Amino acid sequence: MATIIDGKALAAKLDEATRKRVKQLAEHGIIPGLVVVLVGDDLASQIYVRNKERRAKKMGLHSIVRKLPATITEAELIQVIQEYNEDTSIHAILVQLPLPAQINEFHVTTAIDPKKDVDGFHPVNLGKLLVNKTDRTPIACTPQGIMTMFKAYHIPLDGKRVVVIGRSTIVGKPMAALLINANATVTITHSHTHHLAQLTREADILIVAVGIAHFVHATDVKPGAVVIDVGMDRDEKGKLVGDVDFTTVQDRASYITPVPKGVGPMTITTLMAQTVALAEWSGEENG
Ligand SMILES: Nc1nc(=O)c2c([nH]1)NC[C@@H]1CN(c3ccc(C(=O)N[C@@H](CCC(=O)O)C(=O)O)cc3)C=[N+]21
Repeated sequence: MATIIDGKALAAKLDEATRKRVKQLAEHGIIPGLVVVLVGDDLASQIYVRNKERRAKKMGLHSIVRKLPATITEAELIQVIQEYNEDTSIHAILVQLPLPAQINEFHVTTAIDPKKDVDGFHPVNLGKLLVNKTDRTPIACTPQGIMTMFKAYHIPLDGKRVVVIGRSTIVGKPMAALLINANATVTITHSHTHHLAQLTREADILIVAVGIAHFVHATDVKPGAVVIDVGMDRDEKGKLVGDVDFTTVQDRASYITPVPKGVGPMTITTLMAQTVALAEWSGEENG
């Protein structure tokens, strides 16, 4: 039976440390400010915004949600981003993805000031990650949160075979870069991969970010593997589930993350910590 990685408990512990940093900044008159820009509505995004708001309030952050209609033009959205680039009370800007079809995600992420890019999606920050220059660089919150889980559970990465299912800019690609920087041997797979199960069965660590409920079954997993589930799906009954068939894989893995209470809370914890870090870095530059 696998050890269940308790993302919720770990997140609560890490939030304590972040809260202390918020207090220290307050002594210097700085309140970390986070704006989440939400265009239209998407299920995962709604859960994210709700939980993020709750946590930001607990943490003592200045947190706002800017809701915009799904019909907004790209130029109008970029104008909103520029408004927050100029706003000195805001240290962190997050534009919820996915965006409606008429808006080019690259144009939007590139419009965010890299110093306020709390998601680490700006090409400058992605480039720094790729060349392993990660100090003072914001990094995509989900992959970074997963790295924090590995560390907290003493899961070694050096020399390990890691298979990542999913090649998105928000999870798969930054995840691969972080793992390579940690000396893992990384295989990125996706919807065009031939004989996927052959690859996943070789993985010491399997990270699943496809967005399809129960995509990974026990037979896809090497006995004793570490299984990380990034999925946020709905099952037939409308319940929130991951991409991994938890009940069967649980018997085969050594460690497994649940959904909910696994990767999701760690993403939010990392978002909070990175918002505070951006505020700290901006203070140092000015002072
Ligand atoms: N620019 C951008 N950055 C993101 O990081 C980003 C995004 N856009 N768009 C949407 C996805 C999704 N995402 C979630 C993070 C945490 C939970 C979360 O808190 N999950 C809880 C939810 C439990 C519940 O409340 O039902 C859990 O897993 O325990 C959910 C979803 C971040 N995303």
